[in-house]
Amino acid sequence: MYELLQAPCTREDAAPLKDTSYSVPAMDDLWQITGGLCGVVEAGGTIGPSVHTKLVPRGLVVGAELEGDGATTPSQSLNERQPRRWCCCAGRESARNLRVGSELLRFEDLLGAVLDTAARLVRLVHCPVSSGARVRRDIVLHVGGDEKVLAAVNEWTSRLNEKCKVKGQRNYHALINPASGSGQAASRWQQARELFDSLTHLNITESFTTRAGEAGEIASQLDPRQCDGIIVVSGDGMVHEVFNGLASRSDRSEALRIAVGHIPAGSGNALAKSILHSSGEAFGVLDAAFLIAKGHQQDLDLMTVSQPSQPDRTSFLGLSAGVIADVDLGSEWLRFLGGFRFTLYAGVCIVYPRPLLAELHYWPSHAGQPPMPPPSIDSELPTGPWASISGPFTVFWSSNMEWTSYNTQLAPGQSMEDGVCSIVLLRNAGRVALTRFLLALESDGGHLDVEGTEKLECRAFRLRPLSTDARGYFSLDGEEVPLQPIQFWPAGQGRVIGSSSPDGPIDSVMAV
Ligand SMILES: Nc1ncnc2c1ncn2[C@@H]1O[C@H](COP(=O)(O)OP(=O)(O)OP(=O)(O)O)[C@@H](O)[C@H]1O
Repeated sequence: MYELLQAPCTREDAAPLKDTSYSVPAMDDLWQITGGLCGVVEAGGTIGPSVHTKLVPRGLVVGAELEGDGATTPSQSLNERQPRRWCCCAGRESARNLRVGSELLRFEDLLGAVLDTAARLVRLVHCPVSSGARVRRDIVLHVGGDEKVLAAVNEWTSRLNEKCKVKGQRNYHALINPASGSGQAASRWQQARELFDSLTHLNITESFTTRAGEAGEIASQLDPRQCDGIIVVSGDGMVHEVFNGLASRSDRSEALRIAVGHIPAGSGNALAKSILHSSGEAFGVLDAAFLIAKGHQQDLDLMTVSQPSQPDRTSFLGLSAGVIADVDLGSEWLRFLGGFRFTLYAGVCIVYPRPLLAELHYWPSHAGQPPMPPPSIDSELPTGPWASISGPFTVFWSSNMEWTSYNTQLAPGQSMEDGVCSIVLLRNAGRVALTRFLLALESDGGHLDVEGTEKLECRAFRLRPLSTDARGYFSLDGEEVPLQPIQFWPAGQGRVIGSSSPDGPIDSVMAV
């Protein structure tokens, strides 16, 4: 038996108060009638006059409080001296929001409702955007009533979870690199883990890496039938290792279905930034964890990288040479400074620039796909619509992604899954042009307006240093590789965790 109780409600078309009883046998009907979930929360005091009515199972919800990282609104907390009634309703009036008291929660900010039957609590795991970034602001509802009510609440939480559009049960393996960036991987992981642990749909195994190369080894052994994703808590170097671990397997195409999530804990964090930006999220640990918890995925272009006398590697990001590689790799010893090391070392490289004297052959993006398989780096390029240019390249920078670090949008608007690689060049530049270019890098693509900057779009390229005693670095996905001829060729796609568009069959059951 359910009763018609009074409750504040914002629905303008709600029926006027009637003191009557109403029998509603099934939750389905209740959902239909109220346009969604419903409940009344009382904390002290008596029910006062009300202008609207709401159909609720008596005692469905008998208390609520907001929780959060200091962001709790005090006026929303329930206490004895401040009698307050809450009405939760969703559905017809808004397919996008859930109302809890005076709070309007967006389903897209919710990661789910978790029912603790023993404690008779429902936790709404809630990460709204505040001042541009996500914050943790859970809401806990206290459940009263008998077993029947509990069963109704159980169904209520299932429906709510469907509306949150979170991917179903996932098994993730987290790889945390204590040596990455300025050494904050463990504390960043802790913040993400707290979020994951409050959700029932995530099953996480964690490994703290103890040496270079270990992440790739673990990735090469994970069972794609039992692992849905790898969460890298490090920088791009370890992401590179993981993709190489997956791509080098005999079951490569199966293995590459294991998606890679990135909690930024390195210095550059290009993958995390590119995923977050393409999903409309701010760059932050909780923002990245939120997307991983939602679980939607997107494809990421991979490229096979060949060099003489070296095993082929797989690149997800790109290659830098000249001043950019010097800034990236020459500043390794300043790692303790975090991302600031790049800014500081750029000053050194402006004073002592080391351009790369080399010849570039590239397959323009408009010319379709280059032939497969990739040619040997020691052989001639296959015939095709190749274009060629030569250095000295003060800056050589190729990228599969829009962002090459958290603060450098090298190729604005570039998709990470269209098979196109951008190459940004600055040829034979003086110190003034180089300074302008470097300063403009942090200004949303402003570097492309600096005089002398060129941008090419290609699907494959070969770069051949012209001097045998060439100095400087090649930085491949942020890791040093020999300064020798190098070739990039399409290698299919991997998957990354994090996308604003749901990719699973989890649409709202309440199409209103
Ligand atoms: N426990 C460890 N001790 C030392 N090195 C490790 C350990 N675990 C992983 N590594 C290695 O650390 C290297 C650097 O890590 P990573 O590139 O992820 O961070 P970063 O260099 O700080 O970030 P970014 O690439 O964004 O600049 C990787 O090549 C990885 O193999």
